[in-house]
Amino acid sequence: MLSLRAVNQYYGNQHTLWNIDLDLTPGACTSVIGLPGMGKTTLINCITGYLPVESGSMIWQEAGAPPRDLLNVRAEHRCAMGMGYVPQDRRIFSQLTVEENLHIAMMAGGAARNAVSQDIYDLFPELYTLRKTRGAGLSEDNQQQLAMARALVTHPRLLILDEPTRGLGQAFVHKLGNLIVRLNQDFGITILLAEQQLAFIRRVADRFCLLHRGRSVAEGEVKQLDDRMLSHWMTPDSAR
Ligand SMILES: Nc1ncnc2c1ncn2[C@@H]1O[C@H](COP(=O)(O)OP(=O)(O)OP(=O)(O)O)[C@@H](O)[C@H]1O
Repeated sequence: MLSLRAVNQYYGNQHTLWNIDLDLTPGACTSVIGLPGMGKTTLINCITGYLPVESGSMIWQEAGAPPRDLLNVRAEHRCAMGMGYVPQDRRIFSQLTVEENLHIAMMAGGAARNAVSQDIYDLFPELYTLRKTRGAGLSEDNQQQLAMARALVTHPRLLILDEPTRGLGQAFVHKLGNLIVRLNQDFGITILLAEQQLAFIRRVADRFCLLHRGRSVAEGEVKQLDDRMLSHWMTPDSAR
């Protein structure tokens, strides 16, 4: 679905991503993992188009359509191509209601200002109850649900989640894990997840790409993530 080759990114003169290769298999859930500050969000922002890439390629490929290099596609058009994005800070409109937040996302994705589909409220029943509540009045858990619902109203084929568990309690993290597995396995949505919580990664993801100081240092199936690799790359004391 998406293949990155030799992607390099700079903040000013700080070289942050170094020759990143990444392949997202259609239908799989792939997790970008790594300690804080290793480049997960930067990589996600390059894929969504919110950060410019210095060099490399990002080829978007879907069955029956010619491949496209995403570097030629503006961020706002990547959504219309089938990419949904849930940023780490959620970015919901705090003064607008749940329903208004969802309408804006639908219109930004090119849809008419129709009612929010019942499918969305079936996935997020609390949001139906809260549909007239402003974003500012939502709990952290419900803000996360709204950010996910907003990404799903445009029917993405690739859903990108940047540390969705951050700041959430364990009960909601469990529920979130169930939802991501359902979106991936029952709805067939390909998922890219930046995450640090290993238990969560093991529960929801099939594949991983491990970043260390902006370099991809290991990749493979999540079941190959063993203690040796984790203590080498995922404990701050051993970070080299
Ligand atoms: N806007 C920015 N300007 C300059 N440097 C930045 C900027 N954003 C991030 N960085 C730096 O880029 C590197 C990678 O940061 P990034 O946020 O991508 O890491 P991360 O793995 O997502 O971390 P976290 O888990 O804390 O979100 C870090 O050294 C960070 O300080």
